[in-house]
Amino acid sequence: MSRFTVFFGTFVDTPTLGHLRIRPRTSLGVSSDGTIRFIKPESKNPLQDAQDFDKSLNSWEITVVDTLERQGSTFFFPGFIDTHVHASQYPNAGIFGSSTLLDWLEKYTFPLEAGLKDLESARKIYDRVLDKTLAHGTTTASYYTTIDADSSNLMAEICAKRGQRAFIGKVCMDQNSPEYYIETLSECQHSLQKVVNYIRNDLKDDKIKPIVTPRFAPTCSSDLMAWLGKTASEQELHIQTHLSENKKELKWVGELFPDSDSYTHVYDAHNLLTDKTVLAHCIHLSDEELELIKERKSGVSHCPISNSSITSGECQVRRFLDHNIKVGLGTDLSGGFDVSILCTARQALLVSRHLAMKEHDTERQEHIKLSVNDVLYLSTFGGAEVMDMDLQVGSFEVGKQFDTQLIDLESADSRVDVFEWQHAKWDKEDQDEANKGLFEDLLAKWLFTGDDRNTIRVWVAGKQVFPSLCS
Ligand SMILES: Nc1nc2[nH]cnc2c(=O)[nH]1
Ligand SMILES: [Zn+2]
Repeated sequence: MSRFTVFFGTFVDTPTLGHLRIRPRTSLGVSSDGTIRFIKPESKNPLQDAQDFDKSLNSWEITVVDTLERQGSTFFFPGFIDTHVHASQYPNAGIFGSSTLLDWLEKYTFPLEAGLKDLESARKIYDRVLDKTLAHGTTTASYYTTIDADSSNLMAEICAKRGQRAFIGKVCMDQNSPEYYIETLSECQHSLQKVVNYIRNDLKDDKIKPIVTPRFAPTCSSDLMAWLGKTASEQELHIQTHLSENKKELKWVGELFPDSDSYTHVYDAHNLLTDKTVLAHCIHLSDEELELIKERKSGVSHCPISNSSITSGECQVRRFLDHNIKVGLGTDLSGGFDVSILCTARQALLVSRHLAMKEHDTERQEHIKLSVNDVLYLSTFGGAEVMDMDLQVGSFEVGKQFDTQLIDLESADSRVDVFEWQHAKWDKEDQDEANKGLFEDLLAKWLFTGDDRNTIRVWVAGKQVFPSLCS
């Protein structure tokens, strides 16, 4: 059992919006608790670097993961963060017909979620979600499960076993829901507490956290939302919900809560907007609502595949970023059809271009467009900020956790074709600037033409989670 691991090769991350940081010929040391202990550029000998860092380490206690030979098109990248994903809806990925939010919920979603009360079905679905998300490089996910506590606890157990960092959101809803899929206020209070207690007192895995999950305002009574806001504050819990996704939904919220100034104000009145709140969609918001979100330091989960599929609209991501509001990406299975955050990032870029095409002023047009670097930021560091975890994950820094994917653009079955002249030639130090340009192009090739076949290994907290090492 090694006490220390050194990763050697090219490290790419996006510590600030719009900028790629590329560090070739670098060694990065990780202790057995998954913490990055040193990052050494221009390394000649990674094993020696580890022993220089900690003189008590013997060579047999150190594992070296050396990717230098394939450095032309191979690199370490921070694990993806999916800030909004309904694990329970995975079987319906791709199945949405021509529905929009409210009829989609009635027709496809509630019946599927209700069925996960059966633990055998839940296990099959949740196991598959972990297979797929880990293989696609997702190292942290903020999950919605169902209203059922036992199967939500099962999901927490599966995430812990498979090693993913996860938020487990037992869904809360006590009104305007079908009679086969609803809880009373007291049932909901009891089942949420059961999940929180299980995760905190029985599972005891720091990487797994409960998250308070009022489904959305229409299905939550004022009493329920008030209790959830109070519980989140007293028990220091994250919160996630949906906000302003669809125009009919918006109108309905106006009718249900006529005394509130806006949809966002409904959540605020129940103390649900905090610096640990994740708001999915946020498509149809006024400037006042943006200001309120900013003031409360809540984050936005942009779910472009879902927004296009169930025709909800286009989230104005640049408007949030200009307001210094935190933005991450969400797959929103199964409003969204793809488990991949890489694919979601690609769609985020395209949706921003659709928004730009509606703009007449060319300078504004350019500003609205998200770049490759922007969407890679949203998929990692942006997501970490939204989950209030940017001190722990999202980029490569000493003191952070090693949550990482190893990308090989020329893996055995890769879709990406890299031609000889497109390789970065990192062995020639005097060509680093030109190589950085080449590498930016490789990152763009990965974003637009890559997929899970390029994600060849994944680690969470320094532990390999894909390919799985457990039988
Ligand atoms: N996309 C999406 N929006 C919702 N609003 C309320 N519930 C849901 C859901 O399951 N998915
Ligand atoms: Zn959703």
